Amino acid sequence: MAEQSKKWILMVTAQTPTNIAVIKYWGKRDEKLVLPINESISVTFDPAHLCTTTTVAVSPSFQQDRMWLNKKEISLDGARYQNCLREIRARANDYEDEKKGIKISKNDWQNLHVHIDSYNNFPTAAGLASSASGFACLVFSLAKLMNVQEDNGRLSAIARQGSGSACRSLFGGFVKWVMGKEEDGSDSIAVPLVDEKHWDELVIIIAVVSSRQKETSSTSGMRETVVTSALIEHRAKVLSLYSLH
Ligand SMILES: Nc1ncnc2c1ncn2[C@@H]1O[C@H](COP(=O)(O)OP(=O)(O)OP(=O)(O)O)[C@@H](O)[C@H]1O
Ligand SMILES: C[C@@](O)(CCOP(=O)(O)OP(=O)(O)O)CC(=O)O
Repeated sequence: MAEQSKKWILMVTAQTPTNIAVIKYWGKRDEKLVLPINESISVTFDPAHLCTTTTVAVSPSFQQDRMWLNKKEISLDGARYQNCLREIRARANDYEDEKKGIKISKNDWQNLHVHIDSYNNFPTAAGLASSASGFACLVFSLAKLMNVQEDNGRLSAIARQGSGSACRSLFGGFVKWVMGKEEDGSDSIAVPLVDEKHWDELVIIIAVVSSRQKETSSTSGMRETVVTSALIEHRAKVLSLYSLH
């Protein structure tokens, strides 16, 4: 790759819908790996409505990883973005486009930088699960760009490290996020229950009462609940008594 011209740019665009939980995830047993204290079930929206569109690009001329969210540059320094980038890069494969003269070998991905441009067609950080479609789309588009060969279940375990609810946006229809037992979180993944055709008449009406950013993020809200609520442990226990399927 080193001897190639620095002029090429490789780009992938993906679109991912958000999801709404019918049995909600609330509380983590591991903050770093984003592992939940209860299983959850959600419905994924029609991608024609609430969704994130993300374009990821790579070029030898890029000096650093950069990201724009809704046209404003944001920092990628946060652990959640770094975890997703690291996990996808670790699974990257060789890529070649002879016509364009692009040849990237597996190890090159560690030194190539990406530019990410993401847009939510609905209010961000306002309670409509922008982190779900946002991180699912980020992981999916990076995986396509870097020729990652893993299925959506495995990708969901990476999206989960961006935001828990994001793992469920890798599938359509009704989706379960399995708690998992492994310490490294590798089995805490999303599994499709029934596809989007299962309940054809289902219509979800979303009334946006405010587009303002929430004062309490889900992350800090659930952290506070785990520390202060006398009932949260009971909720998780009761949910664990039922096999959610
Ligand atoms: N398209 C995107 N790509 C990457 N990250 C995003 C994207 N959209 C949102 N995010 C991240 O998710 C954060 C918002 O998550 P947060 O959980 O606070 O709100 P929400 O997901 O919109 O609402 P809720 O979790 O209550 O449904 C943003 O501050 C940003 O860090
Ligand atoms: C109420 C919820 O929507 C909370 C979603 O929380 P997030 O997935 O946004 O939280 P983090 O994992 O900390 O990023 C319930 C749900 O989607 O199951």
